[in-house]
Amino acid sequence: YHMKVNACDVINVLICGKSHHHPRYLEFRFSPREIPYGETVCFVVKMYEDLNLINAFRIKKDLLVRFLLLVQKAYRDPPYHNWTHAFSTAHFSYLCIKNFDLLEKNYLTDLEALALITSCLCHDIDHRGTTNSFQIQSNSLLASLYSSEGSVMEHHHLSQTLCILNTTDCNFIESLEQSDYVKCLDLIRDLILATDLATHFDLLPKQQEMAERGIDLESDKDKSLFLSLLMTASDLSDQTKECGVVRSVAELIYTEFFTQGDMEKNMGRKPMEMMDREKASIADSQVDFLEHVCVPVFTVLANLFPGASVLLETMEANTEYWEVSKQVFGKYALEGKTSLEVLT
Ligand SMILES: COc1ccc(Cl)c(-c2nnc3c(C)nc4ccc(C(=O)NCC(C)C)cc4n23)c1
Ligand SMILES: [Mg+2]
Ligand SMILES: [Zn+2]
Repeated sequence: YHMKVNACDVINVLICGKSHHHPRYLEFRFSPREIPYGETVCFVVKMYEDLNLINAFRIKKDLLVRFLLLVQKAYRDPPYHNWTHAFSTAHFSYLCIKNFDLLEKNYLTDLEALALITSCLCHDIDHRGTTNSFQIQSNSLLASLYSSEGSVMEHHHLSQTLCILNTTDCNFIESLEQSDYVKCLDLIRDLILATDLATHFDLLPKQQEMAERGIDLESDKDKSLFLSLLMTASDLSDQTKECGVVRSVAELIYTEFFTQGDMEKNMGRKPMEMMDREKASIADSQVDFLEHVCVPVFTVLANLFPGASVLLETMEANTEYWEVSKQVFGKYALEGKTSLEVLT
């Protein structure tokens, strides 16, 4: 039942000449959010090509393009959890592979890189801009389908991904050896399910322990912990960009959060403080999120790859940005502005 993709769309992407060898495109400080929506699928194809995945797995480009266009269409348009977020998530994984030489240094196999990029692109498909607990509290269809498994939204993102792969002329991994094909689907499943923050909190201590003793590339467990770390780091990668990006992303996230808070109030429920537009303090909760969620992830990454320490420095600067803006919010709050108004 997925929307059809017409031949013209596919050809437009195949002929798009945009050279992605834009030097800034390979820098951690470059924000993929700058790339126009209409050019993103073309950039994704260039990423698969640049990582030699097309050759390594004899991928038919027209199948890949049809798959990518359907994935792009399968995203709704909430303020934050849309295709642009998926594209920027995949771009960060691509930056890690390129800047940390993950393929040349055998941290990742070709198959793992293929599954990682594809999982980033698909990890939030059909997101409605509401949380797992909202699905359960509102007795949504997705909760009835998946609440017994936990990670309600992530199971839905995975099932939508598999549906698209099973759509005519979209199964771009059909050319993989049978064992690679099965392994690729297993990896996509594990990686999309790993993007549930609750799962991440379970894995983090094991990832910290792994980074301290050094990753064992022969250990499947270590490789799985490493791939999950890359997924979460990529999912949070907006926080590694300069404060202008961080501020505009916060505006998108809190627009989503406050909409959910309004819906919860209309359902007679009390929203979390960070989702209540009357009570939330964006600066405080962003300092909290950076310190307790983002910094620990990128600290593990920097333990594994010294080149990632610049990302931590940017996060410290962004924490400082929110600390300073507390004074500003404080002043406006006295004038009765809500925290979102101050951001805009
Ligand atoms: C990696 O998976 C996810 C899933 C969903 C979201 Cl929205 C995010 C995410 N991506 N960027 C942000 C920013 C800038 N601020 C956030 C503030 C709070 C929370 C949140 O979920 N707090 C609940 C607490 C139990 C951790 C998430 C935030 N977030 C990441
Ligand atoms: Mg998600
Ligand atoms: Zn996400």
